Amino acid sequence: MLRAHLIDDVRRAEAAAMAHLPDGALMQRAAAGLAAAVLDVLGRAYGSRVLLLVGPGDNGGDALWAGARLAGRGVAVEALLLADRVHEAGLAALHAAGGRSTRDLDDLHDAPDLLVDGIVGIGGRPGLRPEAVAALEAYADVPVVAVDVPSGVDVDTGRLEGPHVRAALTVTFGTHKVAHLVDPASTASGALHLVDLDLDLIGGPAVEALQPDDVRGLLPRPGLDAQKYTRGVVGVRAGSSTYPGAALLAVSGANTGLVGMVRYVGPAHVADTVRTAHPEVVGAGRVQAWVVGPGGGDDAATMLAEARRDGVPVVVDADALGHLDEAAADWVLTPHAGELAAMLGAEREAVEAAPLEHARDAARRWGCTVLLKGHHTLVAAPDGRVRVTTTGVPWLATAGAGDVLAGLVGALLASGLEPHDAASVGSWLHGAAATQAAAGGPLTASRVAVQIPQVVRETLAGLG
Ligand SMILES: NC(=O)C1=CN([C@@H]2O[C@H](COP(=O)(O)OP(=O)(O)OC[C@H]3O[C@@H](n4cnc5c(N)ncnc54)[C@H](O)[C@@H]3O)[C@@H](O)[C@H]2O)[C@@H](O)CC1
Ligand SMILES: [K+]
Repeated sequence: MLRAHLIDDVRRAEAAAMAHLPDGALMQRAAAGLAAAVLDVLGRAYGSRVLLLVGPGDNGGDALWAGARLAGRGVAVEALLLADRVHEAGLAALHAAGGRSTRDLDDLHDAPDLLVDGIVGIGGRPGLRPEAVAALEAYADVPVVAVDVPSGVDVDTGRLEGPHVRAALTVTFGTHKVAHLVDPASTASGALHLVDLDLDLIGGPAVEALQPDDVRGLLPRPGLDAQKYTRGVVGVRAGSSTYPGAALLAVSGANTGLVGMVRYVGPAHVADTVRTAHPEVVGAGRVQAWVVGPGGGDDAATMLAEARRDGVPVVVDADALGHLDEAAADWVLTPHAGELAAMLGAEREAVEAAPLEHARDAARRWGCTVLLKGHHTLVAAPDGRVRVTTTGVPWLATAGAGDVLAGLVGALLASGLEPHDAASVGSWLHGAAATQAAAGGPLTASRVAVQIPQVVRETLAGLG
């Protein structure tokens, strides 16, 4: 599991570690990891030029000490000092290793190959000062390696307010931070590299992200004595005369072999289309979970009321979300930002600016799991736990992808997974299937569903 912690928890763990380590030991570990990561990006030391952007705190200290190490390896290192006072020992080390420093942007002539953003770390407030903005603008085409976090983002919430760094790579220390994983700040973090500081983090993670091993451990798999009914039966109530395709897509997400049987309940001519495409799908009967809403149109309220009567877990998606008055603890709601905004009486822009906060609010308000779709989909539990999905590609933002996801999450619920696991594993598989199916190019929702068994196969085999 990849975990992200809040600043306070990181500070507590760092203080505990520093109490029994020599002065500066943690910073040296951080700087060594940072210098190694920068060298990896540069590919060679001699002939490479690096510019450090150095702020007032220990984040700048990390950058300076790493700069000293890089200069020692033959990299031409310059530091632009963006504060009256910077980390003294770090600056002295940089000078001793042959690096240069200046406070004036005009002193710098040759464009560097790489910027190292040591402006602020976990002590930073959102936004950047004009001097930092000017330096970033002067080298707008140069890739940035961020130290700990891209400066200017709101580290604990993932909000973006005011100017901030856009990193190609963020080298972070001890544990991940919320802004690395949660939108919109995750889009400013680039690739992530964690330098282990051997910290003892006592507080639980603020958010976590499933990794292939976690998914492998959670995936349902049939025992030797499996029967179709014991593997779980999922029912889909979706589609209408206006949107028959949504039924097909939701069923294709449900019918990937992860449960013993899929039922479809809907208008007769839609059911015919569904069964033509998926001959193994049967009609009404007992299920262990319902998927309700995709393409439901005017029928969505009735679909939801009928599904509720069975007392089994329900995935509430799309049109059905507008008819939700109350939910049970084992339900999963799967809105996108616009739908969640309507559910909470908020503006869509507010949800997009702070998806973590809104997903948590919704999970508390309805007392059930809420899966908020986005670049990094969030799965929030009513007790505050949040998982974030880091699989997927932007091509996945395509019509019908949500219908497939709803069907898949329903199948996982029917197979017996807890709602938090069903939603987060479903979202992980959906993203991984999209990445595979897209293979660097465009994608349709139907292709995502077709790819799911292959992703499950590779994950079970430990190839993920
Ligand atoms: N605490 C530790 O043990 C370790 C800390 N490390 C580094 O130390 C960092 C935290 O250092 P600090 O606590 O000194 O804090 P920062 O280096 O994040 O900077 C805080 C300083 O920046 C100023 N500031 C705040 N927001 C600003 C903004 N938007 N623009 C300009 N200046 C701003 C503040 O007034 C304060 O002086 C971590 O992110 C990490 O990089 C690492 O060396 C590993 C060990
Ligand atoms: K930084």
